[in-house]
Amino acid sequence: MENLPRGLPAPPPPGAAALPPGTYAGQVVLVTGGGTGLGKAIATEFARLGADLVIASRRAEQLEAARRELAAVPGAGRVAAAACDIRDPERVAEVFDAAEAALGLPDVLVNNAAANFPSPAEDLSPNAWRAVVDITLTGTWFMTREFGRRHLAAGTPGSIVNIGASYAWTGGPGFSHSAAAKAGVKSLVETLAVEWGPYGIQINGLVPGLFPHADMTEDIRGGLERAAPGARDARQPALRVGAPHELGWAATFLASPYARFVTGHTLVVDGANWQRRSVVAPEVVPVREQLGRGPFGG
Ligand SMILES: CCCCCCCC(=O)SCCNC(=O)CCNC(=O)[C@H](O)C(C)(C)COP(=O)(O)OP(=O)(O)OC[C@H]1O[C@@H](n2cnc3c(N)ncnc32)[C@H](O)[C@@H]1OP(=O)(O)O
Ligand SMILES: NC(=O)c1ccc[n+]([C@@H]2O[C@H](COP(=O)([O-])OP(=O)(O)OC[C@H]3O[C@@H](n4cnc5c(N)ncnc54)[C@H](OP(=O)(O)O)[C@@H]3O)[C@@H](O)[C@H]2O)c1
Repeated sequence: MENLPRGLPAPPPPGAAALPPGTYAGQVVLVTGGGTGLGKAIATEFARLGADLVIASRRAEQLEAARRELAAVPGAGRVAAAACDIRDPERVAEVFDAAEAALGLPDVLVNNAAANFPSPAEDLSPNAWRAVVDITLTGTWFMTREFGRRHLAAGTPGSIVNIGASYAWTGGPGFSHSAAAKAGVKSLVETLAVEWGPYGIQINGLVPGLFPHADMTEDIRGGLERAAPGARDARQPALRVGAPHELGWAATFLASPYARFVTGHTLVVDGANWQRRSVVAPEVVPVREQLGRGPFGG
């Protein structure tokens, strides 16, 4: 047979579960940004395994539509939705109060909500920087703090999964705010795994590579013509993009009893795209040019 590069094989289709049925039965899983995109894909896999779910983000209408979809997933437990801006620590506490009253203290927290848009660093206003860092890093911290304090007080174990980005390691030209925030999120994983491990609280990071989905903001979708989940993409070593349910499987594994000794780790699910280097590097194109911006101050 001719040895042509075919890329990494496609995963099993959506609907297949990576863990035994009922792995999360009786467990409450809180997913921020669980009403759209990758957060919804992650919530779907927890639902398939029997979890009770809380999804939290700002837009109530979209959350309610997602809540109904998630409740219809075969095997799903109860599903609640809570409108919340994770930048507001008081509202975050109220969401935990409501979750505890309705379903019980969440056993698993998935910090998936984030904010991002491409921009040359020098064009960012102070408020633009703040919006991205406050949502992506500080919001993640407010959720994590609330989850940790409640489990420490109750003496119960818990598991946290923080969704990251590979530019936490590499820097992210065109995304200085988001890359700095995601580096902070990765650092929290490493710090808190040690601080809270003795109390039974596990925390890991999960980094998606390119996972296109219908909810992507226009800014992020950009020139992505290769936008179908799992579509062929000659620009990646895998020769394809990720399918959102593959990320969901990884999240359900990291928070499961089968990964109890895994903590402080960040798992990258990106077909090795972040490690890609060319033998001969392509010419440098300044970020302003890549984003079609004219000269600074011009
Ligand atoms: C290699 C790895 C790749 C990794 C890719 C990672 C992919 C992701 O992170 S995807 C997640 C993307 N999803 C989202 O961003 C959804 C949520 N986003 C949002 O709500 C908005 O985009 C966001 C971030 C502006 C936050 O909203 P909000 O707090 O309501 O901010 P808002 O008041 O509208 O704007 C705040 C400031 O940002 C500025 N701003 C908003 N959009 C832009 C933009 N596109 N360019 C420059 N500035 C902007 C505003 O002008 C404002 O600043 P100022 O007051 O000085 O005018
Ligand atoms: N898609 C990719 O290829 C990719 C690659 C690398 C990393 N990621 C990471 O994956 C995660 C999910 O991204 P996505 O692609 O699924 O993007 P998305 O659909 O835009 O999801 C972002 C979610 O966060 C919520 N959110 C934003 N600001 C919030 C706030 N202040 N308070 C509460 N919720 C807020 C949004 O809901 P509201 O607007 O209603 O609040 C939305 O549900 C993010 O952490 C992102 O950085 C994605």
